[in-house]
Amino acid sequence: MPQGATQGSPGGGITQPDADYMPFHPAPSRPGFVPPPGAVDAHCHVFGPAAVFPFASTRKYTPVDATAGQLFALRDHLGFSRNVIVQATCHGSDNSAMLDAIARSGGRARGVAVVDAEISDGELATLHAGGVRGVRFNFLKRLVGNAPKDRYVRVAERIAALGWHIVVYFESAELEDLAPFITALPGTIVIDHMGRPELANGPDDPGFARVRTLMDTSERFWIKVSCPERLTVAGPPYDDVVPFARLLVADYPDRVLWGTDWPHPNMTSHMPDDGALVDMIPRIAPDTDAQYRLLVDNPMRLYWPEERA
Ligand SMILES: O=C(O)c1cc(C(=O)O)oc(=O)c1
Repeated sequence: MPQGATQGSPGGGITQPDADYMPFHPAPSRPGFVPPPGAVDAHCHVFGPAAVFPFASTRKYTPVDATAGQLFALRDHLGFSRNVIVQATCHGSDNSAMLDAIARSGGRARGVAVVDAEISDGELATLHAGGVRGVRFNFLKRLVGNAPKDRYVRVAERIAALGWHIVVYFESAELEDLAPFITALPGTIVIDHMGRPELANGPDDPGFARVRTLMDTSERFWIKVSCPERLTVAGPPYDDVVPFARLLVADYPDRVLWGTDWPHPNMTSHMPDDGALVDMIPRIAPDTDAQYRLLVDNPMRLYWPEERA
């Protein structure tokens, strides 16, 4: 049973957060950088509320609730227009909390789901109607225990007809082993959190080189320049992350996405100020054209293509 779970609660149901769980920043600063109109926060999560949407019994952590209302208030505070809500591992493959958040967004949120290989066509259609445009395959052992590749392949086959993409979350040190599998997946593949390079090695990090090689093999690969707070060794204001993100934005201007990663699950070193994260954007995307592609054009092509027609 995960730390924080309540004995006897149904399905691991209503819970207390893990004793050492860090809640999101209570009062993020208002950023000095003003995002272009229509900017999309393309990676964030909702948690619960657990009383309505219980966490999965298979979860590896029990967070503090982070609701749709709180997410949308942050969106407005930061000067963003839309969100892409990524199903968090603590909710397993029950996408209800994410779907509820999308339904409350007035068309200003879309989602990335986690689905089982056995999902029915009807359930997939319901997810699509609810705003889902992708699935996430997670390879981090601390989050999912094991990554069932055979099941991931079956899911990839199931979603092909829907025009969804696949989001992959891995540590760059694992990429040598994973690359053949990931490369064989069909369609558009989005790499989470810059492929998690080892910052201590600087931009010559071999894992980061592998991530860039993968990006170079095909225009099917996209990447999120997100999570400086997870990757940094130096800490805020994340000077050590800037060269990594800047290289990706410069080399793949049409295939980069940006997100807050609010509410920053499993942070232990510190909790980032989301306003300060937004203020990093001009440091990694120095001109207005790069900013527009990163924050508006790229995410709109992937998540709201019908609005660009
Ligand atoms: O690094 C993490 O702990 C983390 C966890 C989750 C999740 O639990 O889904 O999502 C993320 O984007 C990052």
